[in-house]
Amino acid sequence: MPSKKKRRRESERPTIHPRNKYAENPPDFSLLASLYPSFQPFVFYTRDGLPRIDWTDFNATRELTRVLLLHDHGIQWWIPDGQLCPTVPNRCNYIHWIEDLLVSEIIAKANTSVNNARGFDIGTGANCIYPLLGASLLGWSFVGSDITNIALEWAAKNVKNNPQISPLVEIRKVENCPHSSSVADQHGDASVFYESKTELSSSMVTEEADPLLAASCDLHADVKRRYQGPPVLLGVVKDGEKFDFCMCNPPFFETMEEAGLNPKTSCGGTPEEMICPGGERAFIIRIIEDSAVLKQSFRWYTSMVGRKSNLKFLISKLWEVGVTIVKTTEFVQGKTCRWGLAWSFVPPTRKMISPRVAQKNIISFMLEGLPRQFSAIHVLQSIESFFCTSGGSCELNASSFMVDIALSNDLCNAIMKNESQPLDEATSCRHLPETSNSSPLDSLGFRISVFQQIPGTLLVKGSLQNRDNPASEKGSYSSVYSCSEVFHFVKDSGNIWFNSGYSQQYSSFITTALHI
Ligand SMILES: C[S@@+](CC[C@H](N)C(=O)[O-])C[C@H]1O[C@@H](n2cnc3c(N)ncnc32)[C@H](O)[C@@H]1O
Repeated sequence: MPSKKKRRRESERPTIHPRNKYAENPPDFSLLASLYPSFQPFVFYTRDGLPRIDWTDFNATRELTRVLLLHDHGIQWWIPDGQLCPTVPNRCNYIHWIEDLLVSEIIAKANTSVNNARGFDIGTGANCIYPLLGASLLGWSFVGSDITNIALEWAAKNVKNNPQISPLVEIRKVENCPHSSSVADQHGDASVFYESKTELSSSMVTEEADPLLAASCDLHADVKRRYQGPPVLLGVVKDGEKFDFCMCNPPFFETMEEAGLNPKTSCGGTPEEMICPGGERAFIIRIIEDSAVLKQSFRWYTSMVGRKSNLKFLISKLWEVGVTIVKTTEFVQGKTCRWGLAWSFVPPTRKMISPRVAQKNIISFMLEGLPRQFSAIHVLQSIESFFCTSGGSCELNASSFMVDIALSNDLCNAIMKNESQPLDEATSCRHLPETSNSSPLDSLGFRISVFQQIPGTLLVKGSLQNRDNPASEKGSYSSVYSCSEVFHFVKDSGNIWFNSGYSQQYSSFITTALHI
């Protein structure tokens, strides 16, 4: 029996995106069966009179997807037997999460509105689900790529059969590069169209690798588990093309046996759809490698991740290749959990803090996916170093993992506007008087505590210290506002700092963050 704590954690899990059409109104099988006679034979009723379908029956899940797409989205859709059948509510979650990223101000806004967003769906499949949903729900345009004849043929049919959105979607064949080998090559499946059957030796991959990448990161450490298939983004994206985002539901598994491990559902899926040597980790590393070359050709790169252990690994790879931001989310559907991973090379903007947030005097955030050797004390030291060299007063308490900081209001404003002059650390760092729990009246006092949750994940907490003093009271809004700005600043800059290497000063990263 799951523990109370675990049950509580499960009940707190987000299950469906709040804007998902099915968040308030889950699919009503009875209604659908009454409206669509072809769906009727698949619906049965429990003793309690609840309508159900047999999730292990491919025909039932495919018919459900067909009627949901038709009923709720006006989309005509079909896939041949055995192809991967998507669950519509689940796929909508990913679309809405991308929408959240696009409307957020984490990175500089695009010139075009979110309604005109252009996406790239890596491995769109015969079902072409993401372009169909993205175009019909939000008016987005898409390039959907794939490698198999059957996927390309059916994706194109699914687009053509929906003239209301067909101008928005291009289905693009991934041309096999001469040195690439396919899943089919390695699994002997004849349904893949690659002309070239060249086996790729590991030495060839090294030669093919972009020298920039080879120098900047060690993504090729595990040769055997490396992706050895056809191109993913590089070689598929055309010169000069720009996209707001890419998305991908990658082949999650390394073997078909592994793919068939969930006997409770039948969503179909051929070897090309479900597996790739090295599994999703290898496939997503290839997306990361390609993104490190294509950089700002995409505003956001995203992928689904099937395993939490891979998520952590991939996040640390992302920092190695110099991304400016990483975001994750959890997609929960029934008992299945997937993660969304997003990253960008566009410099992050400073957050605009809403008055509601600004009035809080405690702000906390997580720094995740850091190299394991970076501990709480490293973060504290660099925060201390930054504020000291900017002219603030600091007191680092290493045993309780906190640093108390006092900044004059003027200095605080100067730091936020990037006008502070870094001082020589040895001569400039003033320490707070021992008795000083509150700071001088014209200054802002705050405490930053850092706690290690697990190696690579730190919780950073900032709290305003002199909220009750009369000076703060007088200008309380601006003091608290400045304070929360500073915390957000530390947060945004922290990621850049880790990304760029421990040896550099925190201040230079903050400067970088402000120069966008
Ligand atoms: C798990 S399926 C996802 C299908 C669909 N997007 C979905 O969510 O149901 C993975 C797809 O990626 C395709 N694929 C594999 N390698 C690829 C590559 N290098 N470029 C483009 N597509 C690829 C497979 O053919 C398959 O259709």
